[in-house]
Amino acid sequence: MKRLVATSLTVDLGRRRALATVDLTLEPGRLTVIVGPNGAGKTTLLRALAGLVAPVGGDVTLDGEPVRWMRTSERARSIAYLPQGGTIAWPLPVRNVVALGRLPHGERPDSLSDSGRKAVAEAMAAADVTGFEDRPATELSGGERARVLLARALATKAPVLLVDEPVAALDPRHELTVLQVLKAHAAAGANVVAIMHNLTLAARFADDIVVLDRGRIGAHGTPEDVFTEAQLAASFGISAHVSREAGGLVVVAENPLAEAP
Ligand SMILES: Nc1ncnc2c1ncn2[C@@H]1O[C@H](COP(=O)(O)OP(=O)(O)OP(=O)(O)O)[C@@H](O)[C@H]1O
Repeated sequence: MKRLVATSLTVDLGRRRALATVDLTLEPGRLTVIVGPNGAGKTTLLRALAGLVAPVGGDVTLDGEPVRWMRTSERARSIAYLPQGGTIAWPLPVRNVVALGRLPHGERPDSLSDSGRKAVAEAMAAADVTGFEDRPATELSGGERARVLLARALATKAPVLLVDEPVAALDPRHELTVLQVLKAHAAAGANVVAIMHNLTLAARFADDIVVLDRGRIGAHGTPEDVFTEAQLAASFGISAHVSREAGGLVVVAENPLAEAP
């Protein structure tokens, strides 16, 4: 159970300030969804939380330990990171690509431990890639590849899972199954953070929502707290209909407002 905390986190990319004094506590056992307009700094925040980008100010800690001081192997065992639109360069069989998720544990695809083999099998089942586990990973569709890379991240069994737009390329059925997997992973104790653009799915699946707005936290709370029509207008420049149905909060984006936020 790992708590991830950003304190006054400030990141510059080139001459641009991508994140400005971000304070954020991400609790284990919850699926937190980060939303925000294009260019708001979501990917930068996720990369900084993973210790992959050096802040110019502030820090990120995992249970009190600064992530940038952690040894690379320890960090990779603790924090699994799935980048946006990941690619696979080598024509390895899908099962071997998923098994690469065990590298932080010192296990190679041809030398998996019993627990490693179990983790790989569970990850392949969760991401629904068992039907094509022997195919070369370079010969997959975009959505299939996205599920293989998610399975690789799941196979690490890291207590923190950071995923950048995990459902962007997926069909509706796999969108739902992947979000159910992320939710179950969080319910089992992991600290799961996902970037998403689909506000309807975010409202339905997230335990917590973070709205990032021009490099700052615009709002942080439950979907009910954050997804108000006023907040959606202010952060996204859209009119939206928000209603509470039997299945939970329903957010329907309706129209762009005349003025961008
Ligand atoms: N290498 C870079 N050098 C300079 N600026 C960059 C670089 N990469 C990204 N940026 C800028 O930093 C800001 C934050 O980018 P980031 O990718 O974090 O946004 P995002 O919220 O993830 O966007 P999107 O929804 O489009 O994926 C943007 O204004 C972007 O143009």
